[in-house]
Amino acid sequence: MNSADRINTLPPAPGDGPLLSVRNLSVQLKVEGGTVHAVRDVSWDIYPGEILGIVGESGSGKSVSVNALLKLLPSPPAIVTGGPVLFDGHDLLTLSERQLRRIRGRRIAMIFQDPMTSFNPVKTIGHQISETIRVHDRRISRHATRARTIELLTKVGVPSPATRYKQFPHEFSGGMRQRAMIAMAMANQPKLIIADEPTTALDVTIQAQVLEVLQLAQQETGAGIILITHDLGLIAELADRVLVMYAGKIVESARALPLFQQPRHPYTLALLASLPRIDAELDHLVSIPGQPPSLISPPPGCAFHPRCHLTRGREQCHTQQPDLVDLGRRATACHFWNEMDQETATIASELGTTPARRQD
Ligand SMILES: Nc1ncnc2c1ncn2[C@@H]1O[C@H](COP(=O)(O)OP(=O)(O)OP(=O)(O)O)[C@@H](O)[C@H]1O
Repeated sequence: MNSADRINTLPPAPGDGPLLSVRNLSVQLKVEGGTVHAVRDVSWDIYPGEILGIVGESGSGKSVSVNALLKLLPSPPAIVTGGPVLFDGHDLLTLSERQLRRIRGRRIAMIFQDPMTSFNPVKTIGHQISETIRVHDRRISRHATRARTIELLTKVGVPSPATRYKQFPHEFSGGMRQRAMIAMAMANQPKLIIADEPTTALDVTIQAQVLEVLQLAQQETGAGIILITHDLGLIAELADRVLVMYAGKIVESARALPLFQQPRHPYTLALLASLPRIDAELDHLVSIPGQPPSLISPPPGCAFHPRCHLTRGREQCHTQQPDLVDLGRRATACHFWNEMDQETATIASELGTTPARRQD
């Protein structure tokens, strides 16, 4: 068993195998001027009923790594290598488009950032949710489908659902559209829901409501949820476990609480330190210095080293790509992870906060 195989082998309930198991996945995108190494050899699992957060700055490979699993990558042509990606006894990477279509929307549902682009603007919301139900179950009557759709709209808190059933997407507010999108995702009792920046386009107050609906969808369906976001606040609120991505790789993986209390990678710490805090003075806010690297030619060694406090000119960070090291209940890809307690204490004292007790 190599280290990638052992990562995240912590089922929430003993005896449950992973719902989805991704091994050694890489994705390259051909663009003018080169090849973007968008995802670089990532391995992870999600377990039934779990909310797995994938977090990282823009461009770190969160969306591509998940969209590649379902062949949802638009142009440019993507080269997806590695695997297997096991779901329900199938390797998703080897399925035909037809076979994947049967899985998408029924066993795996997606919720995107902007439901306006996911809903068809010329069909009513009710029609579209009903269609999703009927596509996967032809025997169900129109009457029953309509009743089920109205029940779903009621569940996600869309008021006057019978009236709303007949309305078009543009007649819904952003928050209501996202509720309807969640209703559509729940329609076929999926095993897995992928939510890609589900609240980014919404006002803060509406965001909180939509998150509650997402949690409700999880409880109602029992599905595992992959929550893709750059918002650590959202992760803190919802996720059971977290993958932190940087430059196409997983740099840290842990349960949410230990990740927040004792990060084991300097990038995670930098993300946490850059979170706006209610009690912080403006001049206490820290932003991560520098920019993420170009994924056309990622830097040698650790991709984070040009922005990292821990590097301190050390040769190893410049030349040797760190493996994701299994630390038992979590994993990190930093040569000097065992210096993280000190690093966290230093940053905490700069920010005027107290470092948390160790919670590995
Ligand atoms: N259609 C595309 N054409 C060219 N490059 C792309 C395309 N889609 C993604 N990329 C590149 O692939 C890399 C990973 O992108 P990805 O969208 O997965 O990042 P992300 O972490 O989800 O960021 P965001 O939060 O901004 O969506 C980035 O370098 C991005 O520029």
